[in-house]
Amino acid sequence: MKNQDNILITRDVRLWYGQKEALHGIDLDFPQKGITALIGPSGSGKSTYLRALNRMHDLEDNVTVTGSFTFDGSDIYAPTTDTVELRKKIGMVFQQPNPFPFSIYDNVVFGLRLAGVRDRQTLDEAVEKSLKAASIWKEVKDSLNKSALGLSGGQQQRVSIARVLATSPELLLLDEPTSALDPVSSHNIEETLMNLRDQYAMIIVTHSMSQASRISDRTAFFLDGDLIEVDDTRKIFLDPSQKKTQDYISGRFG
Ligand SMILES: Nc1ncnc2c1ncn2[C@@H]1O[C@H](COP(=O)(O)OP(=O)(O)OP(=O)(O)O)[C@@H](O)[C@H]1O
Repeated sequence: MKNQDNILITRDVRLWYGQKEALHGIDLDFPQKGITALIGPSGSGKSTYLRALNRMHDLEDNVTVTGSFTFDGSDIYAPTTDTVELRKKIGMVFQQPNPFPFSIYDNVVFGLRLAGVRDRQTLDEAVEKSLKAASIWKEVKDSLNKSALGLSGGQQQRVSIARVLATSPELLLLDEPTSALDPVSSHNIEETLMNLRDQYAMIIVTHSMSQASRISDRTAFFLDGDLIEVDDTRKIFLDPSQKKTQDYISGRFG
């Protein structure tokens, strides 16, 4: 059944690397639109949880995932789920900008071509729309046939976002997308994400509490594989319910 309020509902999510349990039963839901930040100290399980959402752990040996993951009314881990289709709907942007060694144009249409789209006009329109949405169109519109590797790190990261947007995702997963970037590039990415918040659901793992407080609508605090608290970002930063959250955001550990 499709839930009107939440695009993704996860319940009792547990994950083991070999014998080691890294997530201890996470219940967390995400609304149809807006940015949720996942914060917490190193090793608390943020990336592990994020990667479970589009089945990235399928690519690793020795990882066991249990619990329920309902995305748009469907079970992400159903045996019948096509993971290529799933990752089009749940796109991922990584810490390091990761353009392919192709032109900017070919990078953006990569997923569409993989899906069999060949019509030049459709591809041209998708390139313009996605690069505009990723706030980089003006900078690259006259050099679409140049290599994406010639761009700055911040520009490469916005092209990575455009590449994900081109496949019309419903949910974007962002794993520390600005941590490898200089402050100006980070600011540009933050602006880009804020411009997209009305159109997409986004989940961002970040080590920067100032970033979480600047750009997210909701914040979830992870600690040692547990979800300690999730709430509106203002509430988490101004008046958290849990002492552990208060200690973390006031810099007492982590
Ligand atoms: N591939 C792996 N194999 C074994 N253990 C892992 C693997 N990846 C992560 N872990 C362990 O799982 C736990 C959670 O790690 P995870 O990377 O999800 O934390 P995190 O909160 O994202 O940390 P960081 O902020 O440093 O990225 C840690 O104890 C980590 O050592």
